[in-house]
Amino acid sequence: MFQVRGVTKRYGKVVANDSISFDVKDGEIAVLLGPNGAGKSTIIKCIAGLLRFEGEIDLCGYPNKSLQAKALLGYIPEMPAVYDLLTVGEHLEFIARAYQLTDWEGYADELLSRFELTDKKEKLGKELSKGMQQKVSICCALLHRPKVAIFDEPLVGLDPHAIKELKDIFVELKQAGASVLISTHMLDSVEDYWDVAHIMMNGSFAATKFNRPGQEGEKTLEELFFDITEGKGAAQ
Ligand SMILES: Nc1ncnc2c1ncn2[C@@H]1O[C@H](COP(=O)(O)OP(=O)(O)OP(=O)(O)O)[C@@H](O)[C@H]1O
Repeated sequence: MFQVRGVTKRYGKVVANDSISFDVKDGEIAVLLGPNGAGKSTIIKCIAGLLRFEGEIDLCGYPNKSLQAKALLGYIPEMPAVYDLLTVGEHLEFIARAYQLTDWEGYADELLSRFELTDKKEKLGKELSKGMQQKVSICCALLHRPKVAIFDEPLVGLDPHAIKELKDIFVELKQAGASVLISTHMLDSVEDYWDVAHIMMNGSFAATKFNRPGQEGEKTLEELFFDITEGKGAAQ
């Protein structure tokens, strides 16, 4: 599980995250929704240990910037950052060495096959399309079987096959007991599998909705989203 406690992040005078607190439990999929500039990427980068912030973030009980926490984390950034001069296969080998993995080749091949990258294994990072780079970034983040997986707009730029594979992977991570956080603008893309959704506005959570049976009469996630982001209030 991971815990975010009172996280505030300022960029100069802009308060991008305003004392945010939430948990994602083992085997739970949380989604972060919100309009452009709401602060989704900022909280994700704070969790990933890429930004300085006020507050506390623990991954499986370890401070998020500790080596133990980093070893448990899989982070898929909004913009894939691949190495120009490493091949796809070398990217995975690099990750395997960094995490000191053993017996990783079979899983690496499985991931490449699922994302239709097997025949791209010898291609250099700089020779890949944006979507292919995104798929390499996903394979690299999953290779060490993270206990905490955070995805920033992961579906943007992926083809339909990769979107389907990635949605299956979200569910597999959940079944394996990982804590999963996904930021997205695509409300319909999360419909099937989310457990809890946080709607962000101006650096805070404007509403949190749990996905549980017997919610007749309650607003759908989409209705709640538009009520909040288009100024009708009514958090649920
Ligand atoms: N490096 C930066 N320097 C200054 N301000 C920043 C920086 N990064 C983000 N911001 C500001 O912080 C706020 C939150 O931005 P953030 O990228 O977290 O939003 P977001 O919800 O991820 O948006 P989007 O959906 O467009 O990706 C915005 O007001 C943005 O302008």
